[in-house]
Amino acid sequence: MSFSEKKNHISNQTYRTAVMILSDKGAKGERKDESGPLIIKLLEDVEEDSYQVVCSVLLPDEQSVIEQTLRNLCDVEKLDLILTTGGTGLSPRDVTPEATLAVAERNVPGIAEYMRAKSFEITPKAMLSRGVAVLRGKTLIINLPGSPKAVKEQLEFILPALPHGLDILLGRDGECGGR
Ligand SMILES: Nc1ncnc2c1ncn2[C@@H]1O[C@H](COP(=O)(O)OP(=O)(O)OP(=O)(O)O)[C@@H](O)[C@H]1O
Ligand SMILES: Nc1nc2c(c(=O)[nH]1)N[C@H]1C(S)=C(S)[C@@H](COP(=O)(O)O)O[C@H]1N2
Repeated sequence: MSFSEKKNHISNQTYRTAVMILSDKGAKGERKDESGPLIIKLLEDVEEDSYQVVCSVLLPDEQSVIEQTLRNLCDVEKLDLILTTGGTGLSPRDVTPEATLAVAERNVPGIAEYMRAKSFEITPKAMLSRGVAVLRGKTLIINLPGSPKAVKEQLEFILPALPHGLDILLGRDGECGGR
């Protein structure tokens, strides 16, 4: 796992974030990972440097390894946000939602509901993602599908609402106004 402090200026409103890429092919070096760098780019494009990606980790679809990593990032690293990509489908090796639910303390169903609902406007295949969003302590964990196309679409749907949710979770002043 590589940790890098990427930004010098960290405002009070910065969300310390990890990206977890869950892919057997990626972990074996059989396919170049494009989804991790895409998530980082989409977060970097958000105004005011809101997200500080401190960790990007590529793992195989192994439930125990995913659970252990999630626990470490939540309980030891105390990150604000973990975005996973991959392993949400129907393949027998797709276990990201199971690993996420195993470490979950509270469910945040609206995030996954909204990602799928908005995705149905693009493709009915969105019903094949079993991704969940949960809380463990003060960390929000969100599962995204594996393909770069799905990552871009789904992340862009939820980004506008994330700061407000994270501010409430972290006990910062959340402003409920607007849409
Ligand atoms: N991290 C990734 N980087 C680039 N493309 C990806 C990535 N994950 C998935 N994809 C693309 O999305 C398609 C569907 O993703 P899926 O998770 O089913 O991948 P897979 O290759 O079947 O399994 P795995 O990635 O676990 O080995 C893949 O065939 C690939 O084209
Ligand atoms: N917005 C959006 N959601 C999407 C897709 C997509 O192209 N766009 N692809 C779907 C497909 S084809 C699959 S199989 C599932 C699960 O993907 P995963 O197994 O890579 O996690 O995500 C779905 N969700």
